[in-house]
Amino acid sequence: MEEYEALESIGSGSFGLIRKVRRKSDGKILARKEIDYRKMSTKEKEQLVAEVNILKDLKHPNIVEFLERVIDRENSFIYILMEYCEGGDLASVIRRHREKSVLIPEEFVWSIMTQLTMALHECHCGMSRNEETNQPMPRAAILHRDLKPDNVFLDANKNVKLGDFGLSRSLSNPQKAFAQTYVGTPFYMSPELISESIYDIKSDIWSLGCVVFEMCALEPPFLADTQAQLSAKIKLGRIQTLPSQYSYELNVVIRSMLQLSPRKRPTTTELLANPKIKVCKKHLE
Ligand SMILES: CN(C)CCCNS(=O)(=O)c1cccc(Nc2nc(OCC3CCCCC3)c3[nH]cnc3n2)c1
Repeated sequence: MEEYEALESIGSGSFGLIRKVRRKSDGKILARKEIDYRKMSTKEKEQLVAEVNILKDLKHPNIVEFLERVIDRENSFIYILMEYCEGGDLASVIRRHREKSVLIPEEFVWSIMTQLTMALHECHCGMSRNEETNQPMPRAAILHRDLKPDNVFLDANKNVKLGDFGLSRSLSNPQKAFAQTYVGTPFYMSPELISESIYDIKSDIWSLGCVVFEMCALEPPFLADTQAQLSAKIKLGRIQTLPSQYSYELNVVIRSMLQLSPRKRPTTTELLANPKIKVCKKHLE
């Protein structure tokens, strides 16, 4: 562990504290998730191993880069080294605009939506390499399951980075047959999750719709004081109209992602085909 100099803590996420560190070899600033695995149950340790294995496979410009995992047996700590996103999280961007009563420009909303859709496309439809032949091959979809403004970060060049796969799941898991116990943030809970059915890739699309809606309205599409009221509102699926400065096209794409029926929501492929979403083809491979 002597390779990194510990700096200030950024906050505490799933499994542990996240701290800024400076790599001594080249002075590069990184984010380090510090997990005390003494307190972890066997199941949690398995989940952590699964998270690290998912992160290792996901290499994409819009997904927080996983650099390495270090085990400090002396202090029973696991350190996960990731790229540091100095632009902070999208939740702070939305909060700043709400406090100043300034709407987020439509171009910025499309840019964030495009980059998050590409990150989800990599999760849902990405390829991995066959060990023997090194040929690209389809892998099981990876569900983020906790897409929310607090898990979306910006780097120094306003590039969006989807982070904290602490709750993500690969559909290759045996328990995919059973509805996984929901552990995400209630505001972004999809209708099918409330009715205890299977969480699938369309549930990530619902959460993406919630995030894009919140960037425009500066508050989540469904708000309530109790979980019961929130669940009732989500199941009704009625959402406020967005501020009039936002275009018809943006309203249409947000409403398509917030369709109550998962089947009616677009896939990432369909979203990326939207003419308003300018995707450079190279990211589509
Ligand atoms: C608790 N909140 C008020 C947020 C306080 C902290 N502000 S903030 O908006 O996240 C913020 C401010 C400046 C830089 C960064 N950069 C950053 N943050 C990560 O995780 C943050 C962590 C995620 C789980 C919940 C707690 C916070 C990263 N993970 C991998 N690379 C990361 N880069 C984040």
